[in-house]
Amino acid sequence: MSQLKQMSHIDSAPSTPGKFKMDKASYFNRVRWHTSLAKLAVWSFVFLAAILIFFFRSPASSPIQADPSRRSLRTYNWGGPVWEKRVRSSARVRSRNGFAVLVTGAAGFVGTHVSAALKRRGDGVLGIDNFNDYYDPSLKRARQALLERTGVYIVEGDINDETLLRKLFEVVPFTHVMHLAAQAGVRYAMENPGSYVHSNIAGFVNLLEVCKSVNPQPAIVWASSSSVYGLNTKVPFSERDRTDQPASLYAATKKAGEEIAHTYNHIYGLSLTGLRFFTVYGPWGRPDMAYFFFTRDILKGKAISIFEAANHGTVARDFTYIDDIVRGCLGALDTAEKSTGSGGKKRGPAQLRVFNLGNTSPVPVSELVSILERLLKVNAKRNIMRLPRNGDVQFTHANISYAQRELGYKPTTDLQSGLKKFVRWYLNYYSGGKKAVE
Ligand SMILES: O=C(O)[C@H]1O[C@H](OP(=O)(O)OP(=O)(O)OC[C@H]2O[C@@H](n3ccc(=O)[nH]c3=O)[C@H](O)[C@@H]2O)[C@H](O)[C@@H](O)[C@H]1O
Repeated sequence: MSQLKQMSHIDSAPSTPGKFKMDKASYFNRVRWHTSLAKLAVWSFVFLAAILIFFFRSPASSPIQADPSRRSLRTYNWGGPVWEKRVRSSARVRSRNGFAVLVTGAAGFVGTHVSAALKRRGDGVLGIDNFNDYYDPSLKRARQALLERTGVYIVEGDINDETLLRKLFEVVPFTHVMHLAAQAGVRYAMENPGSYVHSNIAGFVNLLEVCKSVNPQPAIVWASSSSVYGLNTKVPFSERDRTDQPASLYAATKKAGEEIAHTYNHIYGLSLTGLRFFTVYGPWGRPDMAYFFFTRDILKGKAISIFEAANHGTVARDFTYIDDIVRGCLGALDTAEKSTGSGGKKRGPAQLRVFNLGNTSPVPVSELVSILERLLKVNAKRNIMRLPRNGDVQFTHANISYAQRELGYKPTTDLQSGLKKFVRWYLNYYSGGKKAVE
């Protein structure tokens, strides 16, 4: 430093001492040079700051603004001996003839309940979830914490990540996959169509690609939807009915999933069972569903929109309680036959099934609201609205005789009892149980 100073001093010293004359040109050049250096530094700083702000700004808080392409760019940490040990331990089977199940979407509503139920009965369970921000991720984290207490580990990753999926199968030879990861919600499909293609089609195909090539191939049970019945008017909906008039892109991607399942069953001998869920509700549910945000808004004194069809026609749903759905999922896993392929090749015909899992007793949405009013002891501010054309259908009603016969499926919870359990959970989760339930 001092050497540098000296050198610069020597450089500017006049050759004839005492006759020092300022060289104006060199002085201004130097000043200009210093100024541009300062400018360059300032601009570099601004540029760097802009880049940092762009990459590290917080994610969109509203699910409506969530961008699936940003989601898919996320990188997750996985791998290493400690991680593998955790994966193995979570998937370790603890009962005789138990399964080793990979549950996708394990931090989701149905995923959490199914994972807990499998673990309880001694099956090995490993979850995978990308924890996206379609709805409040803190609820997913709370479900994750719940599962962790029961010994279920959730790997943070996307079902579109082939390397990760292959690694999981390398560490654990899963006997079954319970595929519940999906982009749900019928109305959101108009706002973010890409997220449905990303999860429900590309993600499903990626999962099946991996499943078909591993040895042994697992049996797969996956979530389809009542929405595949679309604009059908014949009720109750039977698995034999047409499903070629979906009313939303969500429904179309679930219908596509059923066709994709057929293909992988046909070509590769994968055992595949699709479950058409009918408006599942209950504790730890999804905040984007009507029963959930009606509860929140009624408590806040905020008006809710209740849809009705033309000429004051009733809009109704075959609301199905989560515990009944879980029993249906376990029944499907228990009756799933082994896949028949190996080495990526089919070795014989394999099982291919689709079941309705509903409640068989549709309830008008206005009645759902009346039940909530009674449980919450608050009158709703009702705003009756014409059913918008954004993916909703007027009614759903499941014929469940096939699931009854094959899976022993028998729903036991009516809407009043199920909502009571939901409201109790809701009040406890969000306000520490201060408000009473009838
Ligand atoms: O069975 C399925 O396969 C699907 O079920 C669920 O869809 P839906 O049955 O449409 O549930 P949900 O949105 O709770 O609306 C319930 C009722 O409230 C009415 N509804 C809704 C919103 C509103 O503001 N007002 C209103 O009246 C609305 O018209 C409807 O009649 C899942 O979200 C979906 O992911 C999928 O799994």
